[in-house]
Amino acid sequence: MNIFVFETSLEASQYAYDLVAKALESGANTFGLATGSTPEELYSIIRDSDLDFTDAKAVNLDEYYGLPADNDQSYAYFMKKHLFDAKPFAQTHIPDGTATDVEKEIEDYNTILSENPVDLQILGIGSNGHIGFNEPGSPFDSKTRLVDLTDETIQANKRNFESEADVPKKAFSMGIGSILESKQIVLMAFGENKAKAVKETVHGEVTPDVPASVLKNHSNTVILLDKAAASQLDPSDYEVIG
Ligand SMILES: O=P(O)(O)OC[C@H]1O[C@](O)(CO)[C@@H](O)[C@@H]1O
Repeated sequence: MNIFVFETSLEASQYAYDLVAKALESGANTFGLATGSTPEELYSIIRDSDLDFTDAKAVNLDEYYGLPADNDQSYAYFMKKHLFDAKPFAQTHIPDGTATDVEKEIEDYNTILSENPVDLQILGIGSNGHIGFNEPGSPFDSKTRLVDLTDETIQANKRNFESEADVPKKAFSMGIGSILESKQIVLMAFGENKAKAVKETVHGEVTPDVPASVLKNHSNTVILLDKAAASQLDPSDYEVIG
C-alpha cells in the first residue's frame, strides 16, 4: 500500500486523475466509482479534461435504499451531475434504490460485477473506516447487499439532507469481497475528520472493525491524502508529493 500526501485535496485529486488517465490509456475499461464529497474534485478535473469514456463502463459502489434516481440526494443523481452528463460512458451501473425485489437487485448487481471486472476502483473512506457503505463488522468476503447505515454514517451524511430524519437508514453496497477484486484501488481521504480512520487503516491490525484496513491485503492500492487526513500518521509511513 503506497501512501502519498499532498498539500491540498486538489493536488491529490490531480494525482488521482493522472492515475485514471494512465489506466484508460493502458486499456482499462471498467471503472469503479465512488460518491460523497471526496471524489468531487477528481470528477471536476475529469469533466474539464479531454478523457473519453465512451467505450468504458462504470460501476458504482452504492446507493441509498429508497431514493429514486431523480432524487437530488441519490447517488445516481450525484453521478449524472458530477460526471456522466459531461462524460458519457458506454454503460453505467448503480444499484436501483427503489428496487422492490431486493434479492433480485442484489443478484443482478453481483452478476454485473462478475461480468465486468473492475480495472480501477476509486474509494473514499467514512470517518468510521467504511469503504462503500461497508460499515464496521462487514465481512471481508461480502458481496453486494442491503446494509444498515450506522449512526456515525447517518450523522456524517445528514449535512446533505434537509434533516437527519430524511437520511435513508439503509443502502445497497458493493461488498468488500468485490472491492478487493479490483485490479487497482485508489483511496482518497481529505480533512481532519478522516485522520483517525486513516491512522487506524494504516497502523491498526487488519480487522472488519476498520473495513478499509483490509486494503493492506490488496497488492495494488494507493492512498492519497491531504495534510489534514495524514495528520495522525507517522511521517515515515508516507511520501510527500509536491
Ligand atoms: O467523501 P465523503 O462525503 O466524506 O463520504 C465518505 C464515503 O462514504 C460514502 O458516501 C459511502 O459510500 C462514500 O461514497 C464515500 O467515499
